[in-house]
Amino acid sequence: VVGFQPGLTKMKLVVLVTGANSGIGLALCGRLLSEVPEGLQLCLACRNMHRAEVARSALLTSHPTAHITLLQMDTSSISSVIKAAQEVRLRYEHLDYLYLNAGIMPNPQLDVKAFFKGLFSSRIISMFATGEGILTQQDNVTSDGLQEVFATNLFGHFLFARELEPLLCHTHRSSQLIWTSSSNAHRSAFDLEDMQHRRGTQPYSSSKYASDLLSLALNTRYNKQGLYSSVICPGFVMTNLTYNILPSFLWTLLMPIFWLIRVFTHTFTLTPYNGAEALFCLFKQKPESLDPYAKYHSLTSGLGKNYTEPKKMDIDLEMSELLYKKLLILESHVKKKNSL
Ligand SMILES: NC(=O)C1=CN([C@@H]2O[C@H](COP(=O)(O)OP(=O)(O)OC[C@H]3O[C@@H](n4cnc5c(N)ncnc54)[C@H](OP(=O)(O)O)[C@@H]3O)[C@@H](O)[C@H]2O)C=CC1
Ligand SMILES: CC(C)CCC[C@@H](C)[C@H]1CC[C@H]2C3=C(CC[C@]12C)[C@@]1(C)CCC(=O)[C@@H](C)[C@@H]1CC3
Repeated sequence: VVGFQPGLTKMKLVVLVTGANSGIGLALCGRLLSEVPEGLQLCLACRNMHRAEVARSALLTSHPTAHITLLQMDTSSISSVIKAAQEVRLRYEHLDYLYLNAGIMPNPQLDVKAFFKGLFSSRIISMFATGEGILTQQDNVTSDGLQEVFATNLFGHFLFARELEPLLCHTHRSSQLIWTSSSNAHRSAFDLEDMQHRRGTQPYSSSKYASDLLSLALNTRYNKQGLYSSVICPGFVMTNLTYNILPSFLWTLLMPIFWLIRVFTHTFTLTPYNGAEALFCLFKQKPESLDPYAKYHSLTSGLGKNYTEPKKMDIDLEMSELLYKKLLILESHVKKKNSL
């Protein structure tokens, strides 16, 4: 196990970040290490171990005394998630922060007609802030027979957190689950009867809306056991996930316009560092003080000042409970199928 030192977990805050080898996840790790250079046991949970090694080396270059371990996990694969959770249970007695950040938006298509229509409508600001109605994706099916976006962004994380229950639930000490959701999460893209989004063209939005609902259900279930869940939106950030949407020369050309747009909507955080603001902010908050119905947004002003703002989500308790029950059924189904 790279960088693993038994005994260390007793004194330090244990933080695990999924999707930590690039973008917002990696930026968060850097920010956490700058805040608590010595007091952190940081675990980077990544699908691609080569990229994970590169990320670890980069973090160690800027924070030479940091304790950073790696964990192989593909959130879209049931067996990989179960195996990773087993490994975490062996390594740690307790987890203080679990950042559920890994995510995909495969084969994104920009609806150019809808985009230009939106440009000349009253929806222009919200279109730039949320991307609502202008992006579609083409989903795939995993070897477990699940929709890939649902499995990667939501279900793998749900299963992982459930498997780590003994490390997250303690009456004398609180733990936090922090989901990287999105302002692209829309109720209209989500259907309880099709929670994996097999039929639609917005699996990304659906998966993020499901994570908002799930976070609420987790709070209902687990707050008494000292586990708190919250969701954040990093804003629009230039990362591998968004580079895919347009050809790279177009992004370069658009950059000055994006800086300008930031004057009108602070949601254009643009850099992973800025996008990680809300994730970082929640690290410093008492979880009991957080609003389970709010999404915490990373925002960057026209002058480049970062801040976090909570906004009420369009979710309700009844729907969150129904989703939770469906996820439990799917969990027992996939475990049975994998003979677990
Ligand atoms: N960029 C943006 O504008 C926004 C991003 N977000 C969310 O932020 C989160 C981070 O994305 P971002 O930093 O932008 O994009 P990146 O593509 O840079 O990061 C995504 C991370 O998720 C990992 N990942 C993807 N699929 C899997 C998988 N099956 N198993 C394990 N890890 C996986 C990637 O690892 P690998 O190297 O193996 O691919 C990578 O580390 C995502 O949840 C995304 O939805 C939300 C709103 C806006
Ligand atoms: C071709 C045009 C001149 C410029 C097109 C710009 C769009 C591609 C972007 C404008 C708003 C962006 C946006 C996202 C993707 C790219 C845009 C649609 C997201 C949907 C990316 C993923 C998220 O989670 C959202 C928070 C982003 C919202 C804004």
